[in-house]
Amino acid sequence: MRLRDKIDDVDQQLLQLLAQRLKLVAEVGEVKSEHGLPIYVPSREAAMLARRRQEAESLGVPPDLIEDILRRAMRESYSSEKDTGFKTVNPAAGPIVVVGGKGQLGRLFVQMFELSGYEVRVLGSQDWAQADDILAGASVVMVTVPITRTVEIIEKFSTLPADCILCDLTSTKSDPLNAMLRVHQGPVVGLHPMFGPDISSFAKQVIVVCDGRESERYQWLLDQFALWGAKLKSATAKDHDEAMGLVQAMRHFSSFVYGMHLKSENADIEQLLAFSSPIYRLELAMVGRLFAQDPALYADIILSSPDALGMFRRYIERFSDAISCLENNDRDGFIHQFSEVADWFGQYAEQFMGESRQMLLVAHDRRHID
Ligand SMILES: O=C(O)C(=O)C[C@]1(C(=O)O)C=C[C@@H](O)C=C1
Repeated sequence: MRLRDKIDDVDQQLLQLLAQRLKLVAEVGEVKSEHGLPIYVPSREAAMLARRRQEAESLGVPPDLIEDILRRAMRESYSSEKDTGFKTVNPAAGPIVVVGGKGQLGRLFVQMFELSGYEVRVLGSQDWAQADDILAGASVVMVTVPITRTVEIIEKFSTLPADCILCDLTSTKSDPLNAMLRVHQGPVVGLHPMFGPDISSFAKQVIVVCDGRESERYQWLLDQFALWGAKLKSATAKDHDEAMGLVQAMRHFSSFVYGMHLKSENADIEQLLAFSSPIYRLELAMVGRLFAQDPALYADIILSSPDALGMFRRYIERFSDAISCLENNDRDGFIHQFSEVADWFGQYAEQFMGESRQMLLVAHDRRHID
């Protein structure tokens, strides 16, 4: 048999094994949804990966190879186990009303609640005439509407029953949370999913939780998210909003300006890509992906971030300082600044080096060069 035929044969066996794995995982999915077990089990993953790595080593297989394969396989597990549905944490709950449930993120939550056995009703922008019917008996009202309209829409919910949970998914938390506490006397919680609507599963995705009132009465909702695999991170609305200034507003704004700059310089993207190192390609992808999305969403995220303007101005000052360094041909000054920032990053600098190396390897695998 020629060598390539033998390789084909081995790859086909691999495929058979993967098919077997997927089948077993589907069975695990059934068991989990029946018994209400979480989709993501980090302890099992860590133990399994450690054993497979050891076994790989003794077979002369690079341990990273089996880890890559298994992590990729587990990504399939998360989405396959999701499709089998989830246990209903609170079977006594009345309908869940998703306000803005026709938007992308809204649709995702609608799907997840339905997969978890709840009756879900959508209150879209055209449905306000029937709002009373839609809201009748609601156990949860989840507001997921454009950021600029969130408070005004929350204010429409001043007559909810006292045991109904009022929550929102807005990417700023202080204003919506205050509005919810003002209009509703019952349980209130502010939520911010730290992911976009295009995820295939909630496994390992973070949801920030800002307590409003009566946490014991909305706990079941958080338990439901945890079953989906989400990691819940509690924060005050103030801490959340401050962190978001850097995590979101600054990130998006600097990508926006970078994009503007490339455009104004008349950069030739084909050529940039042809000359790009892997990290540059990744950076271009990070910037470019912003412009594949809804401009209004980003305008609103940036504009609604408290103190963003001040931060952007400070950023410009740092740019100017760094430019002065160059103007003065101050090589030592540049190196000094660099070292200070490196000290500030501390051990994270090494960690990020490792993480980005992994990402670049994956990005590189996907590359096709004729
Ligand atoms: O063992 C489980 O609990 C599974 O759901 C299977 C599996 C896997 O694919 O191996 C998937 C997700 C878990 O985080 C751990 C392992």
